[in-house]
Amino acid sequence: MNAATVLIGGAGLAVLVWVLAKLGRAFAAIAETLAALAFLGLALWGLVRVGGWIVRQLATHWRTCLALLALGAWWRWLGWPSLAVTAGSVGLVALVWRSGWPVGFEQWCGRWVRAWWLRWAVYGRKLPGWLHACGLTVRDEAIPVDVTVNLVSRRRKREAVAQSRRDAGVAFPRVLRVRSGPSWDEVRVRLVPGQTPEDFGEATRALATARRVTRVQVREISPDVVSVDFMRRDLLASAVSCLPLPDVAEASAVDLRRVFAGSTEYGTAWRLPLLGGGAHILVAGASGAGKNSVMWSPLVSAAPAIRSGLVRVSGVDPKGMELAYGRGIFCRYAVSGKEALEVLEALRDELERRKRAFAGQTREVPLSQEFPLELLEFDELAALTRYTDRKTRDAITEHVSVLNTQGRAALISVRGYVQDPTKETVPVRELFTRRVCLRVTSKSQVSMVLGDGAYERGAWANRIPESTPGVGYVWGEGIREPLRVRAGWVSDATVKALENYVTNGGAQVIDLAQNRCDSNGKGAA
Ligand SMILES: Nc1ncnc2c1ncn2[C@@H]1O[C@H](COP(=O)(O)OP(=O)(O)OP(=O)(O)O)[C@@H](O)[C@H]1O
Repeated sequence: MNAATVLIGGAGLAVLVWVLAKLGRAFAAIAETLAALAFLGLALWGLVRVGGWIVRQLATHWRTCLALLALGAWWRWLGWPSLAVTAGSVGLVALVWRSGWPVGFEQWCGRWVRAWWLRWAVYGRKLPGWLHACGLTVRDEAIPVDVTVNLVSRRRKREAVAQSRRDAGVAFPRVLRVRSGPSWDEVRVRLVPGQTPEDFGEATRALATARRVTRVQVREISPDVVSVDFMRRDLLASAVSCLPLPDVAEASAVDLRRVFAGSTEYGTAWRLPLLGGGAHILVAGASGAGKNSVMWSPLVSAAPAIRSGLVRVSGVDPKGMELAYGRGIFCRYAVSGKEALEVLEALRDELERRKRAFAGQTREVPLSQEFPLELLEFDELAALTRYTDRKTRDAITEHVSVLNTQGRAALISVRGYVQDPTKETVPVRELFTRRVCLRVTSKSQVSMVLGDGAYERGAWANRIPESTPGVGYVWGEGIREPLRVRAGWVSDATVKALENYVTNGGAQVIDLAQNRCDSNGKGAA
C-alpha cells in the first residue's frame, strides 16, 4: 500500500464522516420537528377536549357554572375576606330561617339547594352506575369506544381502560332534571332507543335497593322521559286524620265525585268517588289491614250530604259488629244472608223505579233528595258470596252484579270489603270499577286485586307492615302508576259523632224494628 492509496482512503473516510454527520443533523432536525409537532398536536387535542368539556358543563350545568364564575370574580376583585363574611352571614340567616320557619324555608330555599346538591353528589354521579347494574342501559355495538387514558399512574390507566372496555358500546339514559321535595326525590331521565318506560317500572325493586330506600316509583312523563322517584321519607308512617265533621250551620256542599278518603304518599289528599264512574269500589286486605277506615273516612267527609238526604247509606254487616256501631247512619241494614237479600232487593227495586222514571229523559239520574245517591257498604263480602247456602249465595251474587253493572247512571254505588280476593270468594270481583289493595298476605293477591303487573310496577301490598293499618295501593282508573295511600283514621268516638251528626242527634229517627228509614219515606228493606 503506497502513500497515495492511504491518502485517497483517508479522504474517502473523511467525506463519509462528513456525509454521516450531515445526515445525522438532518435526521435530528426532522426528529425534533416531529417531536415538536406531536407535542403541539397532543396539546391541541387536550385543549379541544378541555374546551369541549367546558362547553358541555356550561350547557348542562349553566347555573352552577355561573355561580362559580360569580364567586371567582368576587374573590378576584373584592378579595376572599368579604366573600367569607358574606357566605357566613348567608349560612347563618339560612339556619335561623330553617329553624324558625321550616315550611317557608323548604319551599323557597331548601328544596332547591337539596336538589342541586343531590344532582351533583348522588344522582349525576351514581345513577348511571345503578341503571347499568339494574339492566337499564342498552348495549349498542355501533357506539364508538371512548378510551380515556390517564397518564398519571399505570394503575389508574389500567382501570380507565378496563372501565372503558366495560362501558364500550353502552348507551346510558341521561339525567335531565332532579327535583327534591320533603319526602321524595324526582329524577327525570331520557330513555335511550330500545328502552320502554315499562322497563323502568319493572326495575323499581332493584332501584330501591341500589339507592337504599324503601320505595321507588316510576312515572311516565312523555314517551321517552320517565321520572324515577325515590322516597326518602315515608309520609304515611303515622296515622292520617279523617276530615273533621263540619259545624252543622256551616255544612258545605260535598263533591260526591271527589270525597276525601285519606292521604297519598306524596302528601296530597286521596279522594274517592262515591258517585259516578269508579264509585263501585272493592277494598281487599287481610284481617286488621284497615278496611273499615276506607269505609268510614269517606262517609265522614260526606256527612253533610248524608245528613241532608242527598246520600242514603245501606249497610250489610255479616259480622254484626262494625257497622252496628254506627247503626243510625244506615238507612237499610242487614246482618244475615236473608236480611242482606232484602236490602239488595230494595236497591234493585229502586234501580227499576229510577229506570222507569228517567228512561229516555236523561243519561244520568239528577241527584236530589227524591233520588239520592244510594250507597251500599257491603262488609265481609265473602261471608255471603261464598260461605252461605248456595241459593242465597247465587241470589246475592246476581243482585250485586246487576247493581254494579247498571247502578252508576241510577246513582247506586256498591262498595265491597274482602279479606280474600280470590275469584271463588268474590265472583263479582271484576265488576268493581276501582280497587284498593291494603295489606295482603301474598304477592299473587296483589295482581288479583289490582291486575297483572301491579306488583312489578310498585304496588307492594304484601310488604305493607302490620303496624300501618289503612295503608294500601290504588291503580287503574286514571292512575297511571300504583299509588300508595293511607285512609284517614276514624276513631270509635268519630263514628258516634258521625251518627249523631247525620241523624241530627237522633231526631231523624230510623225505625230499627222495621229496618226502615225516617219519615221522608227513604226506602225500606
Ligand atoms: N287508617 C288507619 N290509621 C290508623 N289505624 C287504623 C287505620 N285503619 C284501621 N286502623 C286500626 O287498625 C285496626 C284494624 O282495623 P280494621 O278493623 O279496619 O281492620 P279490618 O281490615 O277491617 O280487619 P277485619 O277484616 O279483621 O275486620 C283497628 O284497631 C283500627 O283502629
